[in-house]
Amino acid sequence: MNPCHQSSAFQNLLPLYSDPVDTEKFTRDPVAAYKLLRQLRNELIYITSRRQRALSCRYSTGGGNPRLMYAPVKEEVEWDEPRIIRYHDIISDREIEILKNISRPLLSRSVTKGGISKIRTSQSVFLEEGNTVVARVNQRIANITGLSMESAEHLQVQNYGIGGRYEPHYDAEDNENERIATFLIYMSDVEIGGATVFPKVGVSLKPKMGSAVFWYNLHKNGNVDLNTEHAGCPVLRGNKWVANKWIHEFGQEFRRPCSLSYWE
Ligand SMILES: O=C(O)CCC(=O)C(=O)O
Ligand SMILES: [Fe+2]
Repeated sequence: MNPCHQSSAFQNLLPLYSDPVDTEKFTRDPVAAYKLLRQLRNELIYITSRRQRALSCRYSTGGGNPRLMYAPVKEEVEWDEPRIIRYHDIISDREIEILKNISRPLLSRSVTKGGISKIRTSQSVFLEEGNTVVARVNQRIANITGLSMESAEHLQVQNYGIGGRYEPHYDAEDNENERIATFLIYMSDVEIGGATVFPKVGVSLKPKMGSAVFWYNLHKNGNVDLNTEHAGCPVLRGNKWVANKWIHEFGQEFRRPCSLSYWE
């Protein structure tokens, strides 16, 4: 057996290779196998460095929003396609404490499509705008994203205990006025586990208290972006708190204009 062909590097890189690979041939021909291994490595380095160049961080005023001119937000691009942005320090410890305190007595087992969910083992509650902290957080999300909150859902607070998870799912389906985007605020760190992962693209976002992640679930042409499938990994040690704002399509016509292109 060709040792190169057996090596784990070779086995790991093989699926990334775009052309069909004649594995029989490489088993017989060690030189060809080494050449392919080198080529695969080069391709991987190219993809990684191209990606890394796109992953940047900066201060953002939400495209010149006057409310953010004097207090720009720290924006970090976590992934390029789909574009996933992390905003750091967008909610204070005090605001988090208040949101948790209002939510605690109201939490109940999370549901999906009307029933107690087996794929989503957390407790949750939707918070209405009556509370000033909730209203302030909603306004901040509007400032940062530049999107209208007109048709958004109420802020949903979710708590996961040990083993709590949310299995892979899409936030949006193919209905009218779908969830165009998700703004997910981390209201705790998690000691072990609890990452938000995008299995189709291989992204893992570690909860960091006070930060939030944002992505569009829909392409500009209205189709669901299939790469936005995501999950909340089981919490292994600690406790996970998040607040979710699901932003819908209606009201975004001029803020995120539609595209007629099949591709975007
Ligand atoms: O908890 C997470 O990390 C993900 C939560 C989520 O995807 C959701 O609530 O829709
Ligand atoms: Fe989700």
